[in-house]
Amino acid sequence: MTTTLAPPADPAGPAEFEARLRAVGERRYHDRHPFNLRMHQGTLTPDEVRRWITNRFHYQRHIPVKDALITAKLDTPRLRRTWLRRIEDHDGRHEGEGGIERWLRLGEAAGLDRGTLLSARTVLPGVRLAVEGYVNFCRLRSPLEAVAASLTELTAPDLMRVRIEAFERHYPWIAPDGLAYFRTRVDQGRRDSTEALDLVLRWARTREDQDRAVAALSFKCDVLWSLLDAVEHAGERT
Ligand SMILES: O=C(O)c1cc(C(=O)O)c2c(n1)C(=O)C(=O)c1cc(C(=O)O)[nH]c1-2
Repeated sequence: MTTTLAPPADPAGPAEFEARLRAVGERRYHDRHPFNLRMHQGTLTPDEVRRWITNRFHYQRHIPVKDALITAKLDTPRLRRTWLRRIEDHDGRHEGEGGIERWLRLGEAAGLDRGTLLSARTVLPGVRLAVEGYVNFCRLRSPLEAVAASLTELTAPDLMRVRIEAFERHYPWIAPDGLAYFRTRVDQGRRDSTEALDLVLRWARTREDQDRAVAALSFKCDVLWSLLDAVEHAGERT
């Protein structure tokens, strides 16, 4: 018996491919997670808000690590400069600057101790796994997949605006200065996702590439969703 292989499917045009990527974000992004919905409705307890800040810090501090792994895969100075800027956004140019520092200040504004945050002592097991999954994904996969995974940031700036409003309205016990991280991230996220989308649209030349990029973005949505699952259910652990 002979088997005939189907010819490879044609790649989608740029507009159709972009719509496919955006659809993943719209359906699977963590803005729909029950924990985020409760955050926006204002029904999280102070302990839950602190638990979220502590565990999200673990994600935050690994973003420049995964960006360094991506940088090492990029083969032109121009591309590497773009990615180095992302690392700088998080690590700052000097001590006391950058996104990680701003997140630590958010923690302090919520009554958390900087030393405890930095020690990672209270990070949940599921959060450790989710974050390690994302870092290893970027370590092991192609540049196309690693960059496509960052495209959750297409949706992040909108979420950031909703979050700032929710914190101002429902959690006034957190001093407004503590929200600086989110305010900075609206523009950074928009710029980063525009650049990343441009690269993914250019690099994904075949249908298989496009499928891999969509799968990478879908995986990243799972990372963010699992992180919040762990935070949501932490209180149930005995
Ligand atoms: O608070 C959020 O909901 C959220 C989500 C995401 C995201 O969608 O991955 C990022 C961030 N924040 C963020 O602050 C950030 O620096 C960031 C970098 C990346 C990335 O994958 O490169 N995602 C995100």
